[in-house]
Amino acid sequence: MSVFTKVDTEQLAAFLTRFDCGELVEHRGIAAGIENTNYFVTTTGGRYVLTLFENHGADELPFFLDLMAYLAEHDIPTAHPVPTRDGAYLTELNGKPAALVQRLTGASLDHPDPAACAAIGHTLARFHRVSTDFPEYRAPDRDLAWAETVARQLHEKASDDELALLDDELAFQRGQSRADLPRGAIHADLFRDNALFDHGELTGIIDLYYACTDALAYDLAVTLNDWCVDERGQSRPAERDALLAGYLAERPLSRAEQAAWPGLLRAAALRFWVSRMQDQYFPRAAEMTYIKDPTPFRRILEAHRAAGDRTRTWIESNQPDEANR
Ligand SMILES: Nc1ncnc2c1ncn2[C@@H]1O[C@H](COP(=O)(O)OP(=O)(O)OP(=O)(O)O)[C@@H](O)[C@H]1O
Ligand SMILES: N[C@@H](CCO)C(=O)O
Repeated sequence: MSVFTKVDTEQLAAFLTRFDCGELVEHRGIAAGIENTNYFVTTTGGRYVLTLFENHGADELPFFLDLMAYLAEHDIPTAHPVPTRDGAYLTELNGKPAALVQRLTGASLDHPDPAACAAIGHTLARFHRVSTDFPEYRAPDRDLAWAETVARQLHEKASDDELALLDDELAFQRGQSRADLPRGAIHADLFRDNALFDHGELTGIIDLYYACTDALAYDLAVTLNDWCVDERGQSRPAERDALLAGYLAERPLSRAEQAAWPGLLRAAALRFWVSRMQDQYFPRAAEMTYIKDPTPFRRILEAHRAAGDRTRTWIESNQPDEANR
C-alpha cells in the first residue's frame, strides 16, 4: 500500500485553495508505488495526482518537477506540475514536501508488444533530444560508487556465488568510462510500470524521481533491460528490435555510444540487481513488504556478460546510414 501519510478532505480542500485548479470533488489513495504517498484528486477544474514525498529532501525535488514541466512543454508525454498561485511547483502538506501534477490517462502494460516497445523507444529518443538542453544538474545517485558501497554491505548477507559475480562485474565497470558519451537529464528508471498507454497510444512517462544527469545511452540500456526481457531474464528479440529501431530512428547513437553499449547494458542490469538485493537483504520499513525479485536482473547481467561484444553488433548494423559515416 502506498498511502503513508493520510490526507483528509478538509486538509485537502484547504490545500487546493493555494492553486488555481477549482474545488475538491473527491480524492482517493493510489495503491501502486512504494516510494511516495499518491492520491488521485478530482476538482471542479480537472483531474490531478497529489504526491507527498516520503524519502526525498526538499532540495532535490525542484530538479524533478522542473524537468517534468520542461519535458511536457517540449511535447514529451509527462505530467506537468501545477503551480501554486505564487508560481511554485513544490509546496508542503502534512509536514511533507508535496506537489500536484496533471493526471494522465492510460495504464501501464505488463507485456508490451513490439508496437508499444517501438513507441517507448521513439519517445525516449525524443526525451533525450530535448533533455540535453535542460539547464539543471543532478548527480546520479545510483552510480558505481553507490553500487560499491552496497556491495560492501552485502558481503555479510549475499551468497558466495552472488558476491563473486558482483565483485567481478564491479571490477569490469571500474574500467568503463562515460566521459565521451552525450549526456543530459535521463529518466533512469523507465520501467514498464512507469509508462502509461491508452488505446495503444503512449500517454505518459511518470515517476521521474530517479532522474539525474548522466549518459543518454545508459538510460536506453535501463529501458531495454526491462521492456524486452522475459521473467527468466531471456531477451525478447522482436521487442528489442522494435525498441531500438524506434529509438535509433529518432536519435542515432554516436560511435562512442556504440562502443560503450555492451558495458552500459551490463551497468544497467547491475544497478537494479544491486538495488533489489539491497531491498531483499536490508528491507526498509513497512513500505518494503513488497520486494521485487533480484534474480531476473542477475540473469540479465549474466546474459549480457556471456554475449560480450555481440550486443554491439545489432546497434552498429542498425544505425541510420549517416551515423556510421
Ligand atoms: N501523473 C499521473 N497520471 C496518472 N497516474 C499516475 C500519475 N502519477 C502516478 N500515477 C499512478 O500512481 C501510481 C504510483 O505512482 P509512482 O510510480 O510515481 O509511485 P511511487 O511510489 O512514487 O514510485 P515507485 O514506482 O518507485 O514505487 C502509478 O503506478 C500510476 O498508476
Ligand atoms: N524500477 C525499480 C524499482 C524502482 O526504482 C525496480 O524494478 O527494481
